[in-house]
Amino acid sequence: MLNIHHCAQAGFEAARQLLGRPAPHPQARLHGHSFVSRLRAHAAPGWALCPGTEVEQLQQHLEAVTAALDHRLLNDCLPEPDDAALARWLQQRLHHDGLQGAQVGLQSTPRSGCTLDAGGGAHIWRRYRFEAAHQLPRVPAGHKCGRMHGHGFEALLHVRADGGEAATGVADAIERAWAPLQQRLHRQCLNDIPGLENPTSEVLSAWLWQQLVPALPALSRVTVYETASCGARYDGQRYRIWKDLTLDSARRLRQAPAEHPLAALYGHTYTLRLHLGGELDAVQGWTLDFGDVKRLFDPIFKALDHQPLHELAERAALPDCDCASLAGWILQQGRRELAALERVDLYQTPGCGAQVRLP
Ligand SMILES: Nc1nc2c(c(=O)[nH]1)N=C([C@H](O)[C@H](O)COP(=O)(O)OP(=O)(O)OP(=O)(O)O)CN2
Repeated sequence: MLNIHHCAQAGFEAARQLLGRPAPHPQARLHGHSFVSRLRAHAAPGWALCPGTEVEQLQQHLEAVTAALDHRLLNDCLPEPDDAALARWLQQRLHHDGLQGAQVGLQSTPRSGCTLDAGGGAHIWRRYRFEAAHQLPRVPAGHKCGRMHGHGFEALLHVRADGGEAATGVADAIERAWAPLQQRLHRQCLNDIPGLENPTSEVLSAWLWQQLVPALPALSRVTVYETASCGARYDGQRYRIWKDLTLDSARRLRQAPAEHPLAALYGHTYTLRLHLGGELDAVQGWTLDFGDVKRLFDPIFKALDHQPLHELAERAALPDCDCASLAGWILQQGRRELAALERVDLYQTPGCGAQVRLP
């Protein structure tokens, strides 16, 4: 039995003033953001009016709740509307019978936000970018990553904020902890930094963890984006890598009644994210080469990309071609070639789709 979550996201434009911030902190002034709210939950069978439309209904539910914050002064809704308080405000209102294990996220800028975990704990996050060169010295001869090259790397840091400390205090602690690392990493060659002689994404995520955890003991994970489509995450114990692929495909929901808009033939540019877990290869310093993930997955990719997905669903005897059904199929098929594949996300529009993982 696979573990399925449906996902939705919605944006809202709003102003706020964080009065707990001492002046002249810029957030103490009245300012505004294009916020993004995210909801992930398992929609129990029967929750959606029509099976296969869970994602659309989850999005409608999120948009309806979020609308109360749109084009508003958030201080009229909450005394101190920081990211964690807003996420909790949303979580209370998003509760709905039939939605199980709901998790809420709130992004205030593309570089900052808060995620509430399944237990309700708040994780404050910050995202940083550094431009750096590297080469992977242990790859087989001829591998493109053996050549000196570079990336606009991004590091996403999550820190638990459950110790009674204000979310803004945690955010400040992350900023202080990151500042010296930005100096060490930006416009540098990673191979020259002690501990990064073999700077794979996995090694870099664990190195960052070790550098940060003394100042941030509540660090919960470090995620390194090597490119926009691949990276690695380390949580102090486990590594996980991911590779994103884009599918341009058509669909028609077979279970939707004939008059339902989703019964029509239309299409999406889907984002497919493959997550693989496992130990590091002692020589290469990676779990599995991103390039090998793409190569081994290619036959399944070809069955999905530029295809009518409802026909694939029919051949595969799936209930329908909704994101959850397809992601489950992809996970099962993918594990034949990629034994370490442990989770598949399929988004039909940004942030809206399904995540399916092994139990
Ligand atoms: N598990 C890992 N695999 C690879 C790593 C790594 O750190 N961990 N690094 C590399 C190379 O550095 C390479 O530059 C990045 O990988 P690549 O697959 O080329 O990423 P792209 O997004 O550029 O791939 P597309 O071909 O555009 O899909 C290789 N593997």
